[in-house]
Amino acid sequence: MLSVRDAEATILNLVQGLDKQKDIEFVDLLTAHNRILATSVNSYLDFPHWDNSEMDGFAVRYADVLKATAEKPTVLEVVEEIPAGYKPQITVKPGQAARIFTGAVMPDGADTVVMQEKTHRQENRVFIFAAPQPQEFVRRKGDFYKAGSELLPAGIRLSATEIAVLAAAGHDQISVFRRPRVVIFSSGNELVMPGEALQAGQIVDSNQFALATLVREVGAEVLVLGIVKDDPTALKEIIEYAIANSDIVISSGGVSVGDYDYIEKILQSLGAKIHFQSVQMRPGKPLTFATFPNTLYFGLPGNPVSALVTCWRFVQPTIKKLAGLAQGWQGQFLKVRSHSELQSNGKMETYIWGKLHLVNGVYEFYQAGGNNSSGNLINLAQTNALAVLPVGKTLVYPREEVLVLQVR
Ligand SMILES: Nc1nc2c(c(=O)[nH]1)N[C@H]1C(S)=C(S)[C@@H](COP(=O)(O)OP(=O)(O)OC[C@H]3O[C@@H](n4cnc5c(N)ncnc54)[C@H](O)[C@@H]3O)O[C@H]1N2
Ligand code: MOO
Ligand SMILES: [Mg+2]
Repeated sequence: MLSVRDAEATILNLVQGLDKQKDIEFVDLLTAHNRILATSVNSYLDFPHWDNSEMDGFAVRYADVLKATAEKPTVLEVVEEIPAGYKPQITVKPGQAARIFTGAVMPDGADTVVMQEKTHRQENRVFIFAAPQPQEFVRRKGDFYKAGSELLPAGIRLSATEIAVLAAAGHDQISVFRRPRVVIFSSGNELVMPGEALQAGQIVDSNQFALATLVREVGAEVLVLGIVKDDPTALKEIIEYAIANSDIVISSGGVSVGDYDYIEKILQSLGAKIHFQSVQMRPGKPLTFATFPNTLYFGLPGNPVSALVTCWRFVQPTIKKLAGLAQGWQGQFLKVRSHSELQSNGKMETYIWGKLHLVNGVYEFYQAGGNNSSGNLINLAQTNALAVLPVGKTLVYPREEVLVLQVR
C-alpha cells in the first residue's frame, strides 16, 4: 500500500502554483490580510528616508562635545528648533547646536544627538553634561533598507508586519494571487441537511460544513454543492460541473469497496487519471486522488474523522501550494511529549486526535477522551493536533516523545 509520505509527494509534485500573470488581482491594504503576494515589491525610497534623530534632545557636532562632563559641561549656542516634519534651514557650525525631536531631520553640520536628560537649556544656550558616542542617536538614511532592492518577495502570506512595510513604502494597492476555487459536495443516500427531521437510517451531513471551514481557513474560495445521492447519473453530472468550475474538487463518501461506492468508477468514466485509491494510514485509508487537465480531485472517505484527517494532512497543504505560497505549504509537525498512552495496530501510519496543552511553557499531547472510532465526530471537537504513530510503532508510553501535526 502507498505510504503517507509517497502519497503526499505524488500530490504535491502535481500541484502547479497559480500563474503570476493570469491569476492575480489587485487589493487595497485593508483587505490584504492573509492574501499571498503575487509580485515581488520594492520601493524607490530609502529607509529611513533621511538622517533623523532617535531622541528628543540636541543635534551637535561630536567634535564640540567629546570632552563634556558634569563638572565641566560644554556650552553651545542653540541656533534652530527642528520638530518632526520640518526641513532644517540652518547649518550647525562649531560651537552651535539645534534643538531636535524624535524623528526630526538632522541639520547639516550636526552628526550626533545628545538626549535631553544629559543637558540643561538656558535661553539660547544649552549645557551638555556628558560626552556622547560619535553619531549617537542618529538613524542614518538607508540604514534599514536601500531604495530599489527587494523589499518583499513574491509568494509570501501577508499579515500585519508585511502590510505595515507595504504601507510605509507607499503601496496602497498590491497584486495578490486570486483565491483558489474549491468545490465541495457530499455523497450518500443517508445524508440530510441540519434541521431536517431524521428518518430511520439517516444522518446529518456534517462533512460539507467541516470541509468548507478547513478550506476557507487556508484562504480558498468555496462553492458547496450540498448532498448528492449514491446514484451514478447524479454523481457524474455533479462531478462534471465541479471540475469545470474549480481548481480543486473535494467529495466525501463513496470511495470504499461497497456496492454504493461509485466515485472511482465515475472518475474513470470521465477520463480522470487516478493516482491512488488507498493510503497506508488510519483513519483515511480509502483516500482517492485523481487529476483532470485543470483540476485536482480528492475523494475523501465518508467517515467524519477520516474526511477531516485526510483534509488536514493532504488537502490543506495542496491548497496552500496552489495558492502561490513560495514555501511553507507543508503541515507543521512538532516533537512533543505525550501525556496519554497512544496505541496503534502498527500496520498503518496512525493519526490520533487530541489536544496540545501548554504545561509550564512546554506543549504536551492529550488524546481525546471517549470513543476513538473514525465514525465519531463528537470527541473531535476542540482537536488542535494529531499525534502520528509511524508504521511499526504500536505504543507510545506516557511522557514519551511523539510527532504531532498542528491542525489549528
Ligand atoms: N469492506 C471494507 N469496508 C470498508 C473499508 C474497507 O477497507 N473494506 N474501509 C472502511 C473505511 S477505513 C472507511 S473510512 C470507510 C469509507 O467509506 P466511504 O468513503 O465509502 O464512505 P461511505 O460509505 O459513503 O460512508 C462511510 C461512513 O461515513 C458516513 N458519512 C458519509 N458521508 C458523510 C457526511 N457527509 N457527513 C457525515 N457522515 C458521513 C456514512 O454515513 C458512513 O457511516 O469505509 C469503510 N468500509
Ligand atoms: O479510515 Mo477509515 O478512515 O479508518 O475509518
Ligand atoms: Mg462506503
